[in-house]
Amino acid sequence: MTIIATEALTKTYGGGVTALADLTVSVDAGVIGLVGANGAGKSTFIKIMLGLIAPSSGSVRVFDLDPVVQTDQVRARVGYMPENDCLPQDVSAAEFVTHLGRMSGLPRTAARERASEALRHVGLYEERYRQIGGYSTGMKQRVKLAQALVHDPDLLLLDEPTNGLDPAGRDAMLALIHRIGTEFGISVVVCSHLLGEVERICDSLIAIEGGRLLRADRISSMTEASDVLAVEVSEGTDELAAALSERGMAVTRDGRMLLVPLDSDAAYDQILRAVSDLDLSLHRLDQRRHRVAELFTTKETADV
Ligand SMILES: Nc1ncnc2c1ncn2[C@@H]1O[C@H](COP(=O)(O)OP(=O)(O)OP(=O)(O)O)[C@@H](O)[C@H]1O
Repeated sequence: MTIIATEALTKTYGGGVTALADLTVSVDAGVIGLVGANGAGKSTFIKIMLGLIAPSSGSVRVFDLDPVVQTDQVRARVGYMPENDCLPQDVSAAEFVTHLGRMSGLPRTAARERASEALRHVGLYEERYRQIGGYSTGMKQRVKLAQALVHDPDLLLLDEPTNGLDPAGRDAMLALIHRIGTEFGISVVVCSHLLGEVERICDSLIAIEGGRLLRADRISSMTEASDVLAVEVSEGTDELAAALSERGMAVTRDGRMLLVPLDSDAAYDQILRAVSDLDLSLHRLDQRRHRVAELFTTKETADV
C-alpha cells in the first residue's frame, strides 16, 4: 500500500535556497529510512508532509490526502517527532504527553490513558511522574517519541531520533523504533544523516542528496548481487592476480581481495583452475553484493 507519493516536489526557500528539487517518489508502508547528509532536504520533506510548510511546486499526498488543504486529516493519522529539543522542563512526562493528546482531540480520560500507554511503550512508565527537566537525553528523546504516538497514528515521522545519544542509547532507540514499526503495525519514516544506523532497521530507503532523489527502493534490492566476483586466498594473492590477468581477466585489487568481472559462467571455473594450478588455498569466492553506501557521493553519509 502506498502511504506517501510525491510528484516533482520542489521547495525553494526565500533567499533562493532550493531544499527539494523535482522529487518524485512513491513509498509503501513499512519502516522507511529517509537518508542524506545535513542540509540534504530531509526536514523540509517532513515539514511538507505535515502541512507545516507548502511546496513551491509539485505535489505530495500522504494516505492519499493533500497536506496543504487536508492538513487536519493528515495530522490525525501522522505522529511527528521533531529534531530539536522542544520539551518543557518543569512538567512531568505524563502531564506533557496527556496535554498533547488533548490537543489532538482526545477527551481528558482517554488522553490520560493513551499517554500512560505511549509512555509504557517507550519504556518510561515508571518515571512518568518525574519532571522532564531531570531526564537524561535518551529519556527526553523517548518523551518526544511518546507524544508522537499518543493519538494512535498510522504513520510516524521521526526527525533524527538518535540525535545526542551515546552508542548504547542509539541502539536502544533504534530497537524501539523497529519494534514500533513491526509489532504495532505503524509505518515509520526515520530521518537520519547516518546511513549505517537506519540501514539496520529499515525495509526501504529514500536517499536524497542536495534536495534530489538518489534512489528509493527496498534495501534488499539495493544490496543485490553485483556482477563482480570477489576472490580471496590465504597466500599468493599477487601470483593469482598475475595468473588471472594472463587468462585475459580484468583483475583489480581491493586489500586482500581480488575483484574479477563476472562476464560469463566460465569465470568461476577459470578462477578455480588458476587457484588449483598455483596450489593456493581458497578462502572466498563469491559474488560481491552492492552496498547502500555506494549511492552517496558525500563521505559523511556513506561512511557511518
Ligand atoms: N527556513 C529556511 N529558510 C531558508 N533556508 C532553509 C530553511 N530551512 C532549511 N533551509 C535550507 O534548506 C536546505 C535543506 O535543509 P533541511 O533542514 O531540509 O535539510 P536536512 O537534510 O534536514 O538537514 P539537517 O539534518 O541538517 O536538518 C539547507 O540548505 C538549509 O540551510
